[in-house]
Amino acid sequence: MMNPESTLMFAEAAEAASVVTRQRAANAARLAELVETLRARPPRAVITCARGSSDHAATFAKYLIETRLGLLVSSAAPSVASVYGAEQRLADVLAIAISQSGKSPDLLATVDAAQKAGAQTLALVNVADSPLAGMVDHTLPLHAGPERSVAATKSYIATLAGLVDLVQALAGDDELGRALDAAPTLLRQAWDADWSPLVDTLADARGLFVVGRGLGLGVAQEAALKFKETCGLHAEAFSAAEVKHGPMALVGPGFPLLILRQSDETGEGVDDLAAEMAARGGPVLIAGGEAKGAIRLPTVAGHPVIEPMLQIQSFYRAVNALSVRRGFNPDQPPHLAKVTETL
Ligand SMILES: N[C@@H]1[C@@H](O)[C@H](O)[C@@H](COP(=O)(O)O)O[C@@H]1O
Repeated sequence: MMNPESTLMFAEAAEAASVVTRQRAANAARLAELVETLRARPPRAVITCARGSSDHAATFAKYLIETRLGLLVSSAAPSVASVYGAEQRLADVLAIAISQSGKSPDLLATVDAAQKAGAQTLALVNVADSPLAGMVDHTLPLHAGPERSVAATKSYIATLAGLVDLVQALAGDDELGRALDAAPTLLRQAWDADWSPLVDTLADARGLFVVGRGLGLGVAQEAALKFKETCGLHAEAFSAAEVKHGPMALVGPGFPLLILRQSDETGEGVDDLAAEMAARGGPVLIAGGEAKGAIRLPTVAGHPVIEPMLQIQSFYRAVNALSVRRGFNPDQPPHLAKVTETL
């Protein structure tokens, strides 16, 4: 069996804390300028344009922006522009495109259509000289450095950090700003958290649900994607409420659940779900909470907006190890390339 610490995924995920530090310093002036522009021309709504892990960061953006800035956020389906060629009315809308590579044709088509429809455009993108960066009104570079493992890790965390930075600056929320200041230190601690119970529990699993709520839903989606990409393990993400509307019929002995809980208003309901699911007899892994009968994964406490980022950092290390344990190479998922171009 290969050494899990020898993978690119491991090395890249381990860099997340320094990426966040680098990004904040490098983007400070740009961010101040962007905030000034957006204050002068405040958007009435936001659309997000993204695929894969970046789309899961967009889910986080939705909850963050809706709860902190009171703006409606909608996920743009690229086919509306790239396949249907439909025209929309997007005056006074801010379109936020999120991408590691900045070159998937459908993403570019969506941003182009949004621009023509009157939207202001902002890209959170890692490749600074990408076509996406070249076409938008504003760019917040992710500064994650080259990411070569097919599975995105540090670029995902960099995106969450960039979104928090944007929102704290727009909202003038100093508490959130301080929470982000603390993130690199906490990310290092999160990287050292022992999530081996996850690896042991899921070594032979056939499928699972990953559950989060609110600000934690985006990382639940991201975790589910990583199980599929790197571990050959089917996983679906649900909100702790949504899972009750049908999907939980599958939960029972032999059907594990991973629950990612942050310490905010959603916590109590997530705890209740965890206890109810554990009572069904299937293994329930919980991060950020405790429930009778559930297996607790150690977490680093932080501001609830930062906790999802910390949990996904602990998760990345564990899922890399799980991939190897299940006989995969996490850097080379079957049938996948680093940059997926769809229309
Ligand atoms: N967030 C949503 C995705 O969940 C959805 O899969 C996609 C469909 O896009 P398309 O219609 O281009 O396939 O739209 C958005 O990105």
